[in-house]
Parts: sequence; structure tokens; C-alpha cells
Amino acid sequence: MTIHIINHPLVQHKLGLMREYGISTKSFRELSSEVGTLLTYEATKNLPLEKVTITSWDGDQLDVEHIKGKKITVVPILRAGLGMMDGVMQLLPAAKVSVVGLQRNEETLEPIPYFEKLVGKIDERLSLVIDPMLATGGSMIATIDMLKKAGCKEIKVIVLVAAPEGVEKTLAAHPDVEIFTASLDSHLNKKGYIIPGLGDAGDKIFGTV
Ligand SMILES: O=P(O)(O)OC[C@H]1O[C@H](OP(=O)(O)OP(=O)(O)O)[C@H](O)[C@@H]1O
Ligand SMILES: O=c1cc[nH]c(=O)[nH]1
Ligand SMILES: [Mg+2]
Repeated sequence: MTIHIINHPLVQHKLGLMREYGISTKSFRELSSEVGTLLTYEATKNLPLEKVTITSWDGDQLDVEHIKGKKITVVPILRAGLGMMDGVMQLLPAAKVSVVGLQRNEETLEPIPYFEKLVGKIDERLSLVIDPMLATGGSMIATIDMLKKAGCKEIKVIVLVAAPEGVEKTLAAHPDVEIFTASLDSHLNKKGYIIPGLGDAGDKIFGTV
């Protein structure tokens, strides 16, 4: 089971602010993006490096480190994943973006796919899937299924908050995937919401309550 809970004080402080009742759309959006940046920093910490030779400021040849080979695609799950995009792209400005649209049926909690636009050469890329919430795991598993069907071989998941039920299900379906989160929360309620969670992240980011 590979879940990384990022206990950095900045992450925990910002997540605490996000949990407050009545938080504004502006603050929720800003914090989703900021925590997205910090989790991306952690999720990319084992990217392999290689030495390349450059000409340095004084004209000498100098060996420096570059990230090796593998290209990255960021995969936001619509809608709420878009709320983390700016923050993630700040650290990965050259990454290509593959968009997946899924809407959870509020009765059955099953994810309904409605959009898929993946970038080319996905078999050569590391996919970083971003979504604020991992609840039952249905949306994440469906996204990973899509990526693997398209040939993707390496996938990391970045979520602000995860429920134990969803983490267990996701890692059972896809044991090769790593999950990075600011919090492993307590449980799901009867409506499939994470407790304590953040409420409806999509509605808070888009102001659609
Ligand atoms: O783990 P699960 O049980 O699948 O639930 C998590 C999903 O639910 C939310 O999206 P939602 O379907 O509400 O759509 P939205 O982003 O458009 O609001 C959330 O952003 C995840 O994508
Ligand atoms: O707690 C939850 C569960 C699913 N989607 C959300 O936005 N919040
Ligand atoms: Mg969603």
C-alpha cells in the first residue's frame, strides 16, 4: 500500500483553513492551488536526474542535473481537479495536460465518464492525476483505468483529502500507483462524503452551491 500523507506544517495549516465552515470561493480556490503546489513538490521528489554539460557563466563547461527522460502529463479530473491546476502547473510549467471528465451519480455514487482527451505518447509519460477528493475511489479508479488502457505505465495520484475506503479500493485495483495526500480522513458518510473532509469541493471551487 503506497500512500504518502504529507504532514508538512504549511500543508496542514492550509488544509485546516480549507475545512472552515463558510469559506469563500476565492479562499477555497487559492488554497486548493497552494496545497496542490506543495503536494506536487512531494510527488515529484523521486524523479530521476541525469548529468548534462552546460557552458556556465564564465564560459567553462559544467555538469549540472536535469530531470531525466520521462515526460509528465498532468491529469485533472473535471470539474474539481481544475481547482488544483494553477498550483500544480507552477512547478511543472512544461507538462502536457490530459483532461478527464467524470461526474459521480449522487444516488449510486458510481462515476459517469463524460470527457476524455489524453495527450499523445502517454506510454512514455508519467501521469500525475489531480483531484481534491478521493472518496469511494470510483472516479480515481475509472481515471487510472482510462490511462492504463491508453498505455500509461506510471501513475501518481495527488488528492487534497482521501477517505480510507477509497484509498483501500484504489490501491487494491491499482497496487502500482502512489497516492500523495494532505490527509487520510476518518470515513465516508452515508451520502459518500468524506468526514471530516471539505464538503463538496467542486461546488466550492466553482461557486455552484
Ligand atoms: O471517490 P469518488 O466517490 O468517486 O468521489 C470523488 C469525486 O467526486 C467529486 O467530483 P464530482 O463527481 O462531485 O464532480 P465535480 O468535480 O464536477 O463536482 C470529486 O472531485 C471526485 O472527482
Ligand atoms: O466529500 C466529498 C466526496 C466527493 N466529492 C466531494 O466533493 N466531496
Ligand atoms: Mg469529480
